[in-house]
Amino acid sequence: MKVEKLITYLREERWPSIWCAGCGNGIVLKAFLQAIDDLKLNRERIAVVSGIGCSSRATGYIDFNTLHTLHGRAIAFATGVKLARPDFHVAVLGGDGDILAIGGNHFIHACRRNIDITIIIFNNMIYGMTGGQNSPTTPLEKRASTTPYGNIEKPFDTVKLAIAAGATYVARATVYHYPLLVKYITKALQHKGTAVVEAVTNCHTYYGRYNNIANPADMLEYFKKNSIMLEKAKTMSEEELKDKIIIGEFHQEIRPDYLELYREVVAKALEEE
Ligand SMILES: Cc1ncc(C[n+]2csc(CCOP(=O)(O)OP(=O)(O)O)c2C)c(N)n1
Ligand code: SF4
Repeated sequence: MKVEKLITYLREERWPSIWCAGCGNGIVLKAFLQAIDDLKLNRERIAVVSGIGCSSRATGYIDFNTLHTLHGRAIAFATGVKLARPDFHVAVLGGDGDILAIGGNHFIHACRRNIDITIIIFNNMIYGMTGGQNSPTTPLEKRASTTPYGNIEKPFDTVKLAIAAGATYVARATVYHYPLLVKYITKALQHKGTAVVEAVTNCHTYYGRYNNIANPADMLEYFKKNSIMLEKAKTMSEEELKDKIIIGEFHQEIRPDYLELYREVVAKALEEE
């Protein structure tokens, strides 16, 4: 099925999915498909890998080369795919739980290696599929099924984590900022090296309901009101930025990716033989 046809299906809400009505996952998936369409990529040369979670179900809804794998292990599988098929665009789609909790180790090491894959984190700040437990990105004081009195664990800042670990393209937007999401995913797909796009999205069913924003439209409104572009954020104090979502492109760097370095050492070793 052609990408344009998939987009039409999503637009006309004819797409059968397990996602709750109004879930932001559809917006992130559409942005991903839009970016692929804009870049006119051949879907036969794209591999999309996911783990387990509501967001990870995305691979089940697209007619690409897809791998729906184990919870937390998508990046490990994606690394294997990239090594076997360096000519492929390899993308990982998954949740904050999948990629940053159980899969956190794979995440930091992919960034460190600068393996040429695109990682799109559907950050809904909660474990959706299993009933709303807190995740590594649940903000302080917010409620989840496992933090009924408010979260006391300091959350990861995905962007800072990715940059510190070595990712060479890092951006964040929310599902309210659809054109930005498309733009950042487009740039991530074009980038050579580990590219991370954090897509802040709504799980109104759990995160929203526990935190008194149970309507998906209200969650979009929340993202609109609380997001600050990086350039503006740089002029604001830490106190002013409390509870704000900073969006933008945070890091772009040209550094040889894993396969380039690998080919170089192998070629050198063969020369010396
Ligand atoms: C090894 C293993 N541990 C735990 C689970 C249960 N499990 C399935 S999805 C999930 C978390 C989902 O949260 P997230 O990755 O943030 O995705 P979301 O559903 O919010 O999109 C968990 C803990 C599992 N399937 N496999
Ligand atoms: S439980 Fe949350 S993340 Fe899962 S489909 Fe529903 S709204 Fe989306």
